[in-house]
Amino acid sequence: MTLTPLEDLPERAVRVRAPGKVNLSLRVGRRAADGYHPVSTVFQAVSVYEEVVATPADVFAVSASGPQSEAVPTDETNLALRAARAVAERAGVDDGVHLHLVKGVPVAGGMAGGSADAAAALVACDALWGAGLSRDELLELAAELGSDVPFSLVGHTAVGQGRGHLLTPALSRGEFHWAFAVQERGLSTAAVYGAYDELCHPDVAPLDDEHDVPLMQALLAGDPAALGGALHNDLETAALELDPGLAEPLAVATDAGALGVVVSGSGPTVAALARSRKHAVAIAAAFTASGVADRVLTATGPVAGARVVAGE
Ligand SMILES: C[C@@](CO)(OP(=O)(O)O)[C@H](O)COP(=O)(O)OP(=O)(O)OC[C@H]1O[C@@H](n2ccc(N)nc2=O)[C@H](O)[C@@H]1O
Ligand SMILES: Nc1ncnc2c1ncn2[C@@H]1O[C@H](COP(=O)(O)OP(=O)(O)O)[C@@H](O)[C@H]1O
Repeated sequence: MTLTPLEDLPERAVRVRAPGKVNLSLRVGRRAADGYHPVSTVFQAVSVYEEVVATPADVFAVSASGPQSEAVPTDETNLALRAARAVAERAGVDDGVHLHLVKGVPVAGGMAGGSADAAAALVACDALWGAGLSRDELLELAAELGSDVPFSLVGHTAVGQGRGHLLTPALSRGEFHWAFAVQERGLSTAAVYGAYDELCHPDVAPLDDEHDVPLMQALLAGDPAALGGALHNDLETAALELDPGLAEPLAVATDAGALGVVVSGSGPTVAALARSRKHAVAIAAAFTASGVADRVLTATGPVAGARVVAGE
């Protein structure tokens, strides 16, 4: 991705980068009384980034540029704006901030782009205002903003439990290569969980971490072929029910020799695990040639979570 050149940054701006994610495994239990589903998931942060530039301002405002940025709300529902307000409230800051989001992660794509914006905004505002919030305080604010926001903050590889917000770091060796088939049409996370309820009710099995032992071993060994065979997503059938066209990129990736292919989170992005960087480019080319994606991305994982990259 191209970062905003340093000389173009406004004075006293803080620039933070946060990654998108893929759920290597996503196991979903029965919806709880609070409306959320208990999950057991293994997140990997990938090198597809959101950039957030925070500049001092009298009010709270947000703007966005980059692919699909017209689909990002710029009102009070924007997750980055909500994150900035949460830091101001926690730290007792009276100032405002202008946040500019440079979108790299697909919007409503199942790769946690909005969560990455929120995590980046937490880190950026903390730095801009010298708030000095602790890691635990930032994680607490993150969990209030959304289930995936804590992972966007920590990055790398982690097991997520609860709503996906209770994280345990996981060991992973080496670098994995991915190709992503991105769709302009997003899928609503809430709608996909709703379709999951309709499809699976009342047959949802209790969550059992044992299912992901082969996946954790593949990560530990840095073995892409074993990881490919262990990818799993309980929401995939629900995403396909709402968007049957997703069968096409899944099939194209398999034909192109992907080691494993899975719908990313609630979709509609399809993630294909490749043997190498070159193979990832070949799978991306197959997505493009067969017309099954509006946009393609290649990336590696795991990568770090939200980090200040300029203006500290
Ligand atoms: C499916 C996953 C997999 O990592 O990611 P995405 O595909 O959205 O990126 C997550 O569970 C999404 O996390 P996130 O996108 O942060 O969801 P939230 O804002 O917390 O919740 C949005 C809606 O999704 C549903 N939801 C979310 C998380 C969860 N464990 N159970 C749920 O049922 C609820 O209906 C909730 O109102
Ligand atoms: N900063 C933001 N960037 C993107 N979407 C946002 C943001 N703030 C709120 N949203 C809303 O959240 C929805 C899903 O966000 P996103 O994180 O991109 O996808 P997903 O949850 O599928 O990973 C979007 O459709 C949008 O309406």
